[in-house]
Amino acid sequence: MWRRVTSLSPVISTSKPTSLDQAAFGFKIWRSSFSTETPTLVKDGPTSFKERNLFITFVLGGPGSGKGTQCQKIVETFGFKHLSAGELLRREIESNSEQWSQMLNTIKEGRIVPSEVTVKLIQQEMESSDSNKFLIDGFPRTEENRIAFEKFTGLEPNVVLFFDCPEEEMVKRVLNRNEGRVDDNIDTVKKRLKVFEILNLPVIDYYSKRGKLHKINAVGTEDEIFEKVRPIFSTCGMMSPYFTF
Ligand SMILES: Nc1ncnc2c1ncn2[C@@H]1O[C@H](COP(=O)(O)OP(=O)(O)OP(=O)(O)O)[C@@H](O)[C@H]1O
Ligand SMILES: O=c1ccn([C@@H]2O[C@H](COP(=O)(O)O)[C@@H](O)[C@H]2O)c(=O)[nH]1
Ligand SMILES: [Mg+2]
Repeated sequence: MWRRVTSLSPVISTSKPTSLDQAAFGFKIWRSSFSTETPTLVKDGPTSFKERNLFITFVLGGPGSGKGTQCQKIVETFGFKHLSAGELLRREIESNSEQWSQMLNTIKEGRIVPSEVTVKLIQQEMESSDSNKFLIDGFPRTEENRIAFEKFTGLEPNVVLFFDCPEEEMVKRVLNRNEGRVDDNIDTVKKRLKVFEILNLPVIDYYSKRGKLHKINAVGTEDEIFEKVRPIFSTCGMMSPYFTF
């Protein structure tokens, strides 16, 4: 029986990850083999980030909730630079980077890659882009991700979108996606849903408490959902792709 994830409170109140959860989702495995030396990451981020007056949107939601689809529409309408954390990791795997096999296994298991890796990839993309509006899709996945991003970039999101979708619908969408992703199979999807519930819902709860969260019912056609997204950015005055801060 699939369950809708709208009612966050019961999950959140009991969902603080224990060391057992973290081991179960592979944190310990990575920690033991991943170097903590991250020379390109500087606490508080590059000075240029502060000078650029960036507008950051985090885009959250379970697997298949439609984050990537809606990001495309936001880019077309409001001219953001779209950075999908999952896509950056998949690209890194394809480029045969030093840790590709660990990353691939982690993704196949629906676990979370260490923050140092993901934050570094996102930060590099932000540094090399001349945009000042970023949609960061599928990140932060954990409270640890969130804290690492803040620490290493010195940035916080202006807006956080949460695409709220029933599990049954998410599973259906993922299994129909047909893009050849190694994690688009029923076993991995079940694990990803569990990881989402245990590790990502607390991040969503954090931003809800800080008044930054926009929860969007992600059931309906792609266009219907975008019509709920549009006013969030229109009311920021971000009506055209040429909007600047
Ligand atoms: N509103 C919708 N109704 C039906 N199908 C949709 C809708 N939005 C997206 N889809 C389809 O569902 C699949 C998953 O969408 P998408 O890739 O945008 O999700 P996602 O949240 O980015 O997932 P993931 O976290 O796995 O990357 C895609 O095949 C997409 O075309
Ligand atoms: O911040 C992140 C983002 C993603 N991952 C891993 O990648 C897959 C796929 O991510 P999508 O956002 O669904 O494309 C995800 O299940 C994780 O295994 C990550 O570790 N950290
Ligand atoms: Mg996606």
